[in-house]
Amino acid sequence: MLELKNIYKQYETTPILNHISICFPDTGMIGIQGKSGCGKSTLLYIMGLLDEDYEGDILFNHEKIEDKEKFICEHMSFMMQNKDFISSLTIKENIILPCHISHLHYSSSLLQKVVKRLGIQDLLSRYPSQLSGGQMKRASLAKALLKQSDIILCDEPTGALYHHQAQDVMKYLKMISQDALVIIVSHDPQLLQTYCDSVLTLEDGQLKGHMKQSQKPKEISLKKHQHHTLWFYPIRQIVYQRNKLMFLFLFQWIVIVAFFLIVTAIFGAFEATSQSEQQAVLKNIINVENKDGMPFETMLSHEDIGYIDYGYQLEQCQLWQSQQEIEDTALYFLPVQHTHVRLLKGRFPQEAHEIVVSQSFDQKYHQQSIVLTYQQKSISLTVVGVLQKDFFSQNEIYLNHTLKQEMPELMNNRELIVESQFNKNESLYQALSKDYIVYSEIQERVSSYQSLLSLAQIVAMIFIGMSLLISLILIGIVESIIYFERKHDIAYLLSLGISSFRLFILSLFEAMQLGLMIAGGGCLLAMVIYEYINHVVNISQYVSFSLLLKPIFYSRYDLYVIIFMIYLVMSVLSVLHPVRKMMKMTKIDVLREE
Ligand SMILES: Nc1ncnc2c1ncn2[C@@H]1O[C@H](COP(=O)(O)OP(=O)(O)OP(=O)(O)O)[C@@H](O)[C@H]1O
Repeated sequence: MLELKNIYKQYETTPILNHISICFPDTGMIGIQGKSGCGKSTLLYIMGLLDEDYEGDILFNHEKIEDKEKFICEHMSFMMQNKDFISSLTIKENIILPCHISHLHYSSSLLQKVVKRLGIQDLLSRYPSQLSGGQMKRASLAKALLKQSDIILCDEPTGALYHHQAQDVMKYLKMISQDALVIIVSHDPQLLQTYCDSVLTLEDGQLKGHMKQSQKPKEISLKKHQHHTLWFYPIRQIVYQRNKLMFLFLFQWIVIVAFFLIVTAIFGAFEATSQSEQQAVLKNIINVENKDGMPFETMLSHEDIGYIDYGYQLEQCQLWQSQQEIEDTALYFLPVQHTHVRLLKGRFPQEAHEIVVSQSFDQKYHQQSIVLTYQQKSISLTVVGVLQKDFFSQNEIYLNHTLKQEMPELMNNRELIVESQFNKNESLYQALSKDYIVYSEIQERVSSYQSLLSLAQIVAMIFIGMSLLISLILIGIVESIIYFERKHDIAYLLSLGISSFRLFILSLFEAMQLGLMIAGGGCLLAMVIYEYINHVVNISQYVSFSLLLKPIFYSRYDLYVIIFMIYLVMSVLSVLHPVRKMMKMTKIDVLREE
């Protein structure tokens, strides 16, 4: 038995409900009428335990209702004025939703019986938008019947219906009222008079009129509980919003692919420079000059020196190919120790007139014989080997070290060419730099490329940071729009007795799902593009490096894990604001706004 005791409610200083006390019967149909603005909906919301800001008590079976959400779940159904459905769920899912929220047991035979009784068995797979007003009201009644509610509150149940539809709904409500208490707020006194057992009028904050008590008092049976999940709800929401989310997904996937390509390209380029440094022909060569520019009188001595000789002024030489001068090619002597050098094809020079050339030179000139001239002398050279391409690749020719004997005029005793012993280059470089001007072509190249790559890294980090920030804002905007549009659903779920915490968890789950879908799709796309660029296009043909997935913490797949984590955190962060805003609103604010 539902009982109101001394219910008082005011808005600002105006009393709307003025100390109402009333005892409703266990079963039967009670109508409440009154002028517009007299407080009918306010009273219904208070009875429905949705408005908590009032004075007085509400009792059920003579006991004060303490756990309101539990009570709504177990005993009450609220038929709202407008559509009380979730648009993304089918009619069947909508009918079973209150039982899922309340963890109430229902059998599929009861579901069949209820939908048959209300004549909606053929509408179960449709969506709410595909139903007529009358069908919707019947489906709404099915929810209360399946839940076996003891109290059904209806706010204008016939509001937007044609007369014959309204009569239909009232007949069903009458039928339900044989086993439950049905309280109806309506503007239509004629309908109320025709179908209700008692009609009360709300006037001057008081309920006036006579109320019949029920003929057969109802035994309140304990309901069976069953564990139900609501995970289908957020999944269906995402599917329902797919058109709106498509733009977000596309944008984010592009951001992820760009992020992925930039990071793997930088990893690849760094790797290529360090590998190229290891294989660089001149990696052990140090050019040494006296600080005063004077010629060397004695050779240097140091334990880390492998080989030493005077420098040669190779810049005075010209190179010719079929009587045409080759201009864009650097000329060096091949070091004595060259076990670290990798050949693409051919062999190292054995005779004085044999040379090796870089791959880019070979590709450009395809020549086996080259003529070197200096001071009216000319020497014919034969290409016997081609060097493997590396990151620093340019057009280069390496003369055999023994050719020096034929070019004494070019000897430059102001400069020494020092070859360090294997892996001793750095320490030797430091030792010599104390007393001499030292220069290492390869170190210069490595450091200039690496500082360029570091700069690229900074630019990439800024780009990635900005993209992620924009992504966060964009996801936040989309989430806010979705939540704003979903106010109706939230109001409805609250009226079904869902706890704020459960609603919060569902929102988080939905946001995480969104994040996972974005990250999953983006990573998959990035993975395909990565393989395509490296293996189908074979990027290393064009840019001397490949994209490289490198372990960051534990494995080479760390980057994917990082992207997943970033998007999980971002989507959870972006949903926090709208959800927090939603949580701060009281149920009645949401319902009234709706
Ligand atoms: N949040 C609010 N702040 C101030 N006044 C409010 C608020 N909500 C409702 N009211 C006022 O309380 C009164 C009762 O509102 P209520 O919606 O309960 O009336 P009603 O009888 O259901 O009206 P109607 O039949 O037109 O739907 C109205 O005068 C309304 O303006």
